[in-house]
Amino acid sequence: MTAALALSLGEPAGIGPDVVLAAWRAREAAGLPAFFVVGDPACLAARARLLGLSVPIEIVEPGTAASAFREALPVVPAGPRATAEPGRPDGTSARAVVESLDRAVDLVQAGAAAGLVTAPLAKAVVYEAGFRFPGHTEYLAARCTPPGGPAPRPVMMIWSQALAVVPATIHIPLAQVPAAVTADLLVETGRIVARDMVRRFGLPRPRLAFAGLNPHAGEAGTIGREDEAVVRPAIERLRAEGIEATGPFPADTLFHAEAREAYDVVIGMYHDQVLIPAKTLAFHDGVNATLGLPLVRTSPDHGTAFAIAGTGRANPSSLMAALRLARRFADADAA
Ligand SMILES: NC(=O)C1=CN([C@@H]2O[C@H](COP(=O)(O)OP(=O)(O)OC[C@H]3O[C@@H](n4cnc5c(N)ncnc54)[C@H](O)[C@@H]3O)[C@@H](O)[C@H]2O)C=CC1
Ligand SMILES: NCC(=O)COP(=O)(O)O
Repeated sequence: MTAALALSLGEPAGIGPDVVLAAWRAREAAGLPAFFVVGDPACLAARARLLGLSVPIEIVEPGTAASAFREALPVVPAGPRATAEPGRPDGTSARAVVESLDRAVDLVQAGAAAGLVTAPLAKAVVYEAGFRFPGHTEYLAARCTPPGGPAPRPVMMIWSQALAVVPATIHIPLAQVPAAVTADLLVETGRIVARDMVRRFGLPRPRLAFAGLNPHAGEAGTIGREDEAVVRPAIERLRAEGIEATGPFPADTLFHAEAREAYDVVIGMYHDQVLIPAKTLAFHDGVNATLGLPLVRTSPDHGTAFAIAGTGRANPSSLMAALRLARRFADADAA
């Protein structure tokens, strides 16, 4: 039987447990691939009780998760108890969150899971507990760095049927963006995106559209010089390698319906430039995928949504889309 996907628990005070339980309950109707949770089974049992859901939980080894999945929510226990109450993050569960993630990555790297899907964590909570990465993306790059070797470049893609976007810079302050946007960064990002769109999405000739950094993509250098000095030369380098890259385009007119016909993915210069249109168009179906690493990782595109944790109002669609996309990537990587 093919290995199942490993799902990290995420922040217990958030909606992670809610959407995990809801996704498992929808597994047959939604045609979900087999997955197992890595973390505290008691946290999931408590949330199921709170929500009035009947969800049998089975403690498993990773190798038996796929066969257990039909009848019960399989859980590979990891870390200490995750006790934070829904809607009330208190830091006491930070170690449970981080150990769940660490163990899930161990299992993927050991081949005991086909890929990693992460439930949202609360960045401020894990920072206080010493987690030193801005997000999963950067943490996973560190986990995938060979001893003594260079760190691989992690690429964040937010994907839905409506729109795929990639921020070239990820979790950095806006004031640092112009200096961080280098031609080498854009070329490396473009190569990773083009390769994964061929290999994992099955597009024979993906079309990459680059957003400019400045208003009107710099208006020929009159509103900032980065678009002509950095972005355009990077696009030319990618084109010289045979990659179908275009731009830089003004970001404000790059996301309307007709514009979206002309490309398969937008590479933007900073996080909010491309995540705002992506989440506006497809919040509940969007998936956050990490490209450029030697493992599969996806997650829902939303965060911990503390205000609705434990209320039954959390929509599990984004997690379900993340599970499907992780399976698709894992199968493509194995082919
Ligand atoms: N991959 C990850 O671990 C991510 C973690 N976060 C973390 O989540 C925390 C909260 O972040 P926010 O910016 O408030 O974003 P958020 O996505 O948690 O919430 C934004 C809004 O969307 C609603 N919402 C989110 N998911 C929903 C769902 N599945 N169903 C129904 N409504 C939903 C929330 O109630 C809220 O109104 C922060 O600590 C942030 O760091 C945020 C994004 C990704
Ligand atoms: N806005 C997306 C986000 O912050 C998720 O980051 P990561 O935890 O996937 O690195």
